[in-house]
Amino acid sequence: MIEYRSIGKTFADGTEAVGDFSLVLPSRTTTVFVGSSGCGKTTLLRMVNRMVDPSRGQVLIDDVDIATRNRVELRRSIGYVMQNAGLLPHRKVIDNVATVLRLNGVGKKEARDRSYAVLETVGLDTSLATKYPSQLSGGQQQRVGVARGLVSDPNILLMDEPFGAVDPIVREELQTELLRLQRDLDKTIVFVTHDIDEAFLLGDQVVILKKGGEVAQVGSPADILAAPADDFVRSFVGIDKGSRTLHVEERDGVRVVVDGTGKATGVLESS
Ligand SMILES: Nc1ncnc2c1ncn2[C@@H]1O[C@H](COP(=O)(O)OP(=O)(O)OP(=O)(O)O)[C@@H](O)[C@H]1O
Repeated sequence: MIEYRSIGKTFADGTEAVGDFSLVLPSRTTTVFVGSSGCGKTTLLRMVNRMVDPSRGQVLIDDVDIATRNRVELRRSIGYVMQNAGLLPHRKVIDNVATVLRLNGVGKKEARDRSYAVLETVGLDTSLATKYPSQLSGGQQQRVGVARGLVSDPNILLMDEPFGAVDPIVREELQTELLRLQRDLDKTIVFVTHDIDEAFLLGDQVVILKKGGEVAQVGSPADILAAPADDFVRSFVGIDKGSRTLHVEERDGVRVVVDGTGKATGVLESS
């Protein structure tokens, strides 16, 4: 379990990225921070592995204040996946992944074996292992980024807009893959995005943020859709756009689901 207790962050130049933020992120679930640019998502994420230290308040992991933990050890015990994969260009794919383990003191052969295994876990053909990142597609690079985040088998995986830079089709593939990994691996995932559809697809708990890390609403996608907290949330989740408001129309005895724009999206099965 991760817990933010009255967290605030003011950067050295006086920017208040987060005002006063408190939240519990249950273990083995995915929490998604979603909000527009500059609302403090990345700052909140990076406070979990101490890439950013809070100015006020505490972050606890399993009831331990992480300020008391060794910063380097903490960081190495938590998986981190960033936008554009963040791979080292002069190192082969396999070495990009294995480096994390080597830094953790794992022997060379074991590090390579585990790295090959995790490449398979994320759905990459191991023939790509000896290529350099620039020889891979954007989607493949992003999978390597996920493999690197997972290779040391961390309990917690932080993902900062990991699928932001790939085209919509690849993005959908990566999202589906992450849902599978989530089911198989049972990690505590903290995921940052500005895309509400992605948040609703991946999140067990979705946190809609306003500027300064102010929480507009927290809940499951169903809770938020059923009872949006205010007009900001209604507009952010697109209830006023029509695609979220569904109704049923009968066609030749079949109940067809139609959205607010008149587009048919499916059929209702009889229970
Ligand atoms: N190192 C820093 N020094 C000063 N200000 C910073 C620093 N890092 C972030 N900020 C500011 O803090 C605020 C929150 O930034 P943050 O990166 O957390 O937002 P975000 O929601 O992740 O945005 P984006 O979606 O654009 O990545 C922004 O106003 C940003 O400019």
